[in-house]
Amino acid sequence: MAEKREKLVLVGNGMAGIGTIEQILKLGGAYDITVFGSEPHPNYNRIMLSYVLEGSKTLNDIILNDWNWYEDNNITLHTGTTVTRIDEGSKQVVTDNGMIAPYDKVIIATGSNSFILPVPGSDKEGVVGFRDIADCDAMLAAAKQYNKAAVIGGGLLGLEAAKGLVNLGMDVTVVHLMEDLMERQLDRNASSMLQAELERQGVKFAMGKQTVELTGEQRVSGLRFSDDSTLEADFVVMAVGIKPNVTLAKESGITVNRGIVVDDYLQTSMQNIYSIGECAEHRGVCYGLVAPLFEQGMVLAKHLCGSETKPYEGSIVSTKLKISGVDVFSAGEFLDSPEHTVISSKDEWKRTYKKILLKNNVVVGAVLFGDVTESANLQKLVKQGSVMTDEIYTEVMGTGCCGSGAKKGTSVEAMADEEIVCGCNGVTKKAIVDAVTENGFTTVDEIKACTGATRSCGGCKPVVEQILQFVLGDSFQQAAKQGICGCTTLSRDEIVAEITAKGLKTTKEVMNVLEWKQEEGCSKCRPAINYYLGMMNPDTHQDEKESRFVNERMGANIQKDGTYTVIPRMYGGVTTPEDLKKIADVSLKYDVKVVKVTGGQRLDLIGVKKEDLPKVWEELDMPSGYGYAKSLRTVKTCVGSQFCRFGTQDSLGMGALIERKYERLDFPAKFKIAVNGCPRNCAESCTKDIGIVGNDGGWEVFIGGNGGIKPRIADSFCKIKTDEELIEVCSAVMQYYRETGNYLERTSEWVERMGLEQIQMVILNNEDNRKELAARIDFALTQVTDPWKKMLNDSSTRTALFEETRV
Ligand SMILES: Cc1cc2nc3c(=O)[nH]c(=O)nc-3n(C[C@H](O)[C@H](O)[C@H](O)COP(=O)(O)OP(=O)(O)OC[C@H]3O[C@@H](n4cnc5c(N)ncnc54)[C@H](O)[C@@H]3O)c2cc1C
Ligand SMILES: NC(=O)c1ccc[n+]([C@@H]2O[C@H](COP(=O)([O-])OP(=O)(O)OC[C@H]3O[C@@H](n4cnc5c(N)ncnc54)[C@H](O)[C@@H]3O)[C@@H](O)[C@H]2O)c1
Ligand code: SF4
Ligand code: FES
Repeated sequence: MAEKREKLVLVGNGMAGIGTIEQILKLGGAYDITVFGSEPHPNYNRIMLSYVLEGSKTLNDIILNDWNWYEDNNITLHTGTTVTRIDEGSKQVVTDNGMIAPYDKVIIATGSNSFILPVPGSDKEGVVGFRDIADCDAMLAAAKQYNKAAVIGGGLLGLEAAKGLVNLGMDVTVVHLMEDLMERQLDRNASSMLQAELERQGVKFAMGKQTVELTGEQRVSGLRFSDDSTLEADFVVMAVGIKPNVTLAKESGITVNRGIVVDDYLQTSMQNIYSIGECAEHRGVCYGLVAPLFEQGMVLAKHLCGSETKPYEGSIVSTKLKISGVDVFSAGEFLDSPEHTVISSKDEWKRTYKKILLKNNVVVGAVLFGDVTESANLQKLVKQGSVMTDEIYTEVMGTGCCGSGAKKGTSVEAMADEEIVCGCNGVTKKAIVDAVTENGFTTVDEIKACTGATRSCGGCKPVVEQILQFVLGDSFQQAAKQGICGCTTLSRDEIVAEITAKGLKTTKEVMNVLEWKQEEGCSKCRPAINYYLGMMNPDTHQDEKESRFVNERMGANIQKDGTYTVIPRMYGGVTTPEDLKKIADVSLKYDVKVVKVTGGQRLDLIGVKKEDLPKVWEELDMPSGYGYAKSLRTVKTCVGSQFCRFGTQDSLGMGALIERKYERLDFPAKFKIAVNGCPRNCAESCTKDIGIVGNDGGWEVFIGGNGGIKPRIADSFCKIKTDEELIEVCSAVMQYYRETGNYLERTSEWVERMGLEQIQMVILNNEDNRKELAARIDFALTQVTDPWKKMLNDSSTRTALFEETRV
């Protein structure tokens, strides 16, 4: 006879509850499992709601266990159903829609609710918490209709919400009770650096303000503070903390304090009823982060499956703010007192800060701002209560400023098998090692798909990579390498090295000699090799038109009706009445459908017939604006010191100079620059490949910004005093990108891949390197010519491209 399986009921379909069920399934626990969840969704990654709001993830992306997962694992799921009572006597749970389910064991994982300030007006329309998909939807909808948002609470949640709403185009003010942001995780130094950085990114702050009323009629229209000052707002997000959801436990007679009181095996005051996650209170602590919840889940799963387990003794928490371009980390203790020994370094220029706290020479806490490369390492040291040694000091503090040049990474070899590497998903070192050895995995993505490690906040990725490297040993480099396309297994770097070593001159030669699988290559590798050859041999390489994308071959962008666009150069976005007249005359003569002002401050003649292109170019008699090319597109400028009251630098002059200097050169991908006369940044440097801002009597340079599909705020690269130095640094950055960038890789990805510090080290710390890079780009620039002029002077190309194929 089959063994009778016990009935396990999980109340709460969130990360803690389902995380525990996943562990139970892994351990082969013999339970009939029923899950009740109030929300109408399968289990999703609540952490990622910040990314959904910010726009980098969709709701679909954040589902952790889809409907099929429940079915595949024989789990009965009731969504949109709230359990209202657990009857210990009859061993049944009762729901709000009249269902009754028998149990042998129950896990209560009901999480938390947003804490809504009990002030008059907090129930008005337009006031939300930020906790679930429904809240997120409300915020996305509000951003389309309303403009002025107030986020009450300057903790992790409030700041992530505020940045999300700024990204959605709202005017956002964070209203914070205290004088320091994230005062539960950061000291004053880190808080003020954080505030300055977020202000730079467009968030406004009202600090030290206690909200006493939300004003308005039916809908909120503003906030009134205890000092009687007010703030206008037509949308309010409450992010002032969370309240453990203990209603069910209370109704069922289970002992409740702030949370549901549990022992070291997560058992409540009632037999066979357990509680984990944010709703549980263990040794007086209710946690609000996922890592502790997974630690609890591991202990409970083992306990319920009869496996040997240590008791749960509490967790040391660490946090990381999930806002792109704002790196903040905090673990353990963070405020120094006389009993601490403090190790710290602050670099106001690089905007980095690092503080490590020791008690009796044991690492008890750390705060990082700006550079969080050591976060995984410090988290481990704090968690293990490591004793500070010379070796650890060098490792975490490094020889250079804020750790640059330090020996990076944790010693993964020394980690215990059971140590959790991915706190968000409760994945141990052993699970990762097993995944690699048993399945032959070679990439972090494969490990992520199998174990879940790195799938949430991503903070554990460096350690996962180190484990991968440790397990694969010498074969790591080999495994990590991927061919640039299906035609070859060679990476970009190997191809470039072979071109140099073997003196290869043409794409055909590269493909033949390097034994391409397809003789003719493909649309991915042909343009890439043509670019690499041109970049390496600017004076001798014969550009291969047939290897270029169609728009580059035509010198114009094809539109959906088969006509083309023509964008002439306007250096620094400045034009003249004469040029405007030419543009108007040509547009009228050639029946141009629309003349559009582009985002890059120039004029786009849209709807030119293919056969008219050469005549339009000829009659405009202006240089090509390269609107179709992997090349310098525009240099956007603000008015600057020539005219603007605030301007401290001549952005118009500098923008035009830069555009004239670097136009026509091939880059791995399109390249955009902005120059601003002062930090007000009217030309929006933060989304450009290079952003230049007049600052402190000199210039500040930003790199790696992108406003496209995957937006990225540029990183501050350096501050410079003179125009000459600025040109030298820009030259070096551009040439280093040209020489090391993968074809089609934007600088936003390049900076992430190379690491900002590495680029700074090559360009800023080594004057010889910088000058050599600048000399190489100058040489390449001597070889460029205007493509429109070239085509006009080449009658055979002109005939072949624009006349023979006339339709
Ligand atoms: C926007 C946001 C960003 C975050 N970012 C991070 C981060 O970066 N790092 C981090 O560590 N943590 C982060 N957190 C916190 C983290 O998401 C939570 O700690 C975690 O999700 C809590 O899991 P839980 O299962 O205990 O509770 P919950 O996720 O709240 O799940 C509980 C579920 O139970 C349901 N429920 C409640 N009562 C009942 C009932 N009676 N019957 C049936 N169902 C019920 C609820 O509807 C809910 O779906 C973030 C939270 C938010 C909101
Ligand atoms: N990146 C992350 O790890 C992350 C991100 C989002 C949320 N979370 C978690 O979600 C939960 C909720 O986050 P949270 O930021 O709301 O909680 P929190 O308790 O960490 O922060 C709330 C903040 O609101 C402030 N505050 C309190 N009353 C206020 C008032 N009347 N006016 C203005 N400010 C007031 C507090 O000073 C505090 O800084 C936490 O457990 C947090 O850890 C974590
Ligand atoms: S960035 Fe500064 S100098 Fe340029 S227009 Fe704006 S305010 Fe004026
Ligand atoms: S620690 Fe957050 S995804 Fe691994």
